[in-house]
Amino acid sequence: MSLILNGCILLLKEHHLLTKADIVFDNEITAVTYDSRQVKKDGMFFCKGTHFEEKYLREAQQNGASTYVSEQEYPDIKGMNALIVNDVQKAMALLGAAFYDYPQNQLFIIAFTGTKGKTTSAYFTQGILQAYTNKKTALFSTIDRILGTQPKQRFKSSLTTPESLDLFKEMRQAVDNGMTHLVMEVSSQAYKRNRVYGLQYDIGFFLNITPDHIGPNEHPDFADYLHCKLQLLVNSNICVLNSDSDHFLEIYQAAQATTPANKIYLFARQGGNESNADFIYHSEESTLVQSRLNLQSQTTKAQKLLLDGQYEINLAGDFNETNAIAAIIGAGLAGVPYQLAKTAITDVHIPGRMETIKTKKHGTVYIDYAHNYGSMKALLSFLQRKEPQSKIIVVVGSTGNKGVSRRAGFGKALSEYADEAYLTTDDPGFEDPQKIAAEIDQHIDHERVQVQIILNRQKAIATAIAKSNPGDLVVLAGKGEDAYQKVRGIDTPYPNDFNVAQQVINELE
Ligand SMILES: CC(=O)N[C@H]1[C@@H](OP(=O)(O)OP(=O)(O)OC[C@H]2O[C@@H](n3ccc(=O)[nH]c3=O)[C@H](O)[C@@H]2O)O[C@H](CO)[C@@H](O)[C@@H]1O[C@H](C)C(=O)N[C@@H](C)C(=O)N[C@H](CCC(=O)O)C(=O)O
Ligand SMILES: Nc1ncnc2c1ncn2[C@@H]1O[C@H](COP(=O)(O)OP(=O)(O)OP(=O)(O)O)[C@@H](O)[C@H]1O
Repeated sequence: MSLILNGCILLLKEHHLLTKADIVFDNEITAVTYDSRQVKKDGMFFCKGTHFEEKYLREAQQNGASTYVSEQEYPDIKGMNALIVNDVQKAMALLGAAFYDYPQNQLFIIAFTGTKGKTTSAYFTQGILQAYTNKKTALFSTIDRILGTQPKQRFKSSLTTPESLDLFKEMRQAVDNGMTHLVMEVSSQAYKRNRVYGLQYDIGFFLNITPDHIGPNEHPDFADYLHCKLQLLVNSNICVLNSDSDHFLEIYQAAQATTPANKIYLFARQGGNESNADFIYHSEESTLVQSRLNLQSQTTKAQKLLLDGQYEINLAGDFNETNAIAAIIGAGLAGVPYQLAKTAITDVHIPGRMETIKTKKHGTVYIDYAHNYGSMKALLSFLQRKEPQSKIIVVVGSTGNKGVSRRAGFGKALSEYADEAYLTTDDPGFEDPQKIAAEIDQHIDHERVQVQIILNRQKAIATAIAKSNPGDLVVLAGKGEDAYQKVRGIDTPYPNDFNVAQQVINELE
């Protein structure tokens, strides 16, 4: 992989990004990075980030970088080529794609955005496509990256959508590993930070939107959050929209602005926003562990996909039916026939999403990643509808330094649906978990919900399970299968909620 300096200049000029080029020597670029510690000889170094310091550029030069790309000049740095640009994140995405030789052109890419359901839908889709492509489908999800069939080609993710250089590098690796398809999640931050600038998807899904990720380090307001998410549609050849989403008209208009009508597909739940829907689905039977659903096409273009019929998923929750339908439509648009989709989707398991542990002498335990008002409401209202007589006991905490509005949201959802709540710790970052728990508590209606604060998460889980009785539903929310707690900038190992619950139950029973 390499880049020619003149080629970089032309590319940046084409996109109106270059404000100045200071070339001291011409050379071939044989590495690209935004981290001074990773620089290689003849590398290109991108100066970016809120905490960037000039000393990183010096270190990059010492480590062999020949060229830097930056929004500002560093006159004290001599002997390096400087490409000064008006947006370093956009420049990084463009040059990254070029450096890795546009791997996206060799992949059929299905992308998901939405406040909730991205990971679940992406896993369902990848599961079906793995069967269809004979295991040649890569996955970029919040949980992990799958770049090939070997165990070493699968690893944990640190971001939902990685920095552009990492994104294109991983796409290149996936292509080199023989992958033909890619299913990926696209976060709103990915657009805010131009991590996916210039990337076009074969199919783009908009699942839903509710207020989230609004705060000092994320989006200033909901309008900005929605705007960033809508960019996915502008960059998709085919757009698939959940008609039941809040703000549907704005979402539909964004799709229509750049995509012809014959390439926009709408799906809706029966009884939901059915007008103009290409597909309507309904639940035939659902329990606390699985669902049987039915999909029917309504328009000629939908009929052509031949997806109509019954499907079964081994995952509870009406919201997961929606995610499954999205995946089935995505797979159908990629060419997967009905029977294969039907068989493959039943086998998909999604770590930390509605995992269930039955006990003999206590309640049934649910481990789920719900960590904002929308998802907590979706989860708890589903459980309440299914088991209206059962007591709902929830163990939950809220993250520090981000998603501050979630605290009020948890208080609200608990007041609406829970009988007992154990407020605990969840990735406190640099904040005091006691203070976070107290903030959630402020929003709880104590007339309705019994609340206890137990900051040690393992102890909170143990207490909730031990005090529960058969018939109760014990929800361990927010962390899914996360194997760490983010504390003061350090990923502190944590056995994960599932393992903690299993051990508690083994000891109790
Ligand atoms: C807000 C945001 O996008 N932040 C990301 C971004 O940080 P940044 O560009 O501001 O960089 P920084 O941390 O200030 O560091 C400055 C720069 O100095 C460089 N450096 C640093 C030290 C050194 O010795 N040498 C050196 O060169 C670093 O490589 C970096 O390029 O680039 C970093 C990697 O370079 C990311 O780790 C960081 O993600 C933060 C940690 C994060 O958690 N972001 C969340 C909000 C996020 O993006 N979440 C979404 C999901 C949420 C959603 O749905 O929207 C996601 O896609 O994961
Ligand atoms: N379609 C949906 N609508 C509402 N809530 C959902 C939906 N799908 C999943 N959830 C809830 O949200 C939680 C997270 O789901 P998932 O990981 O699939 O979403 P995500 O969009 O990837 O979330 P995040 O951006 O937080 O990583 C689930 O554990 C479940 O409680």
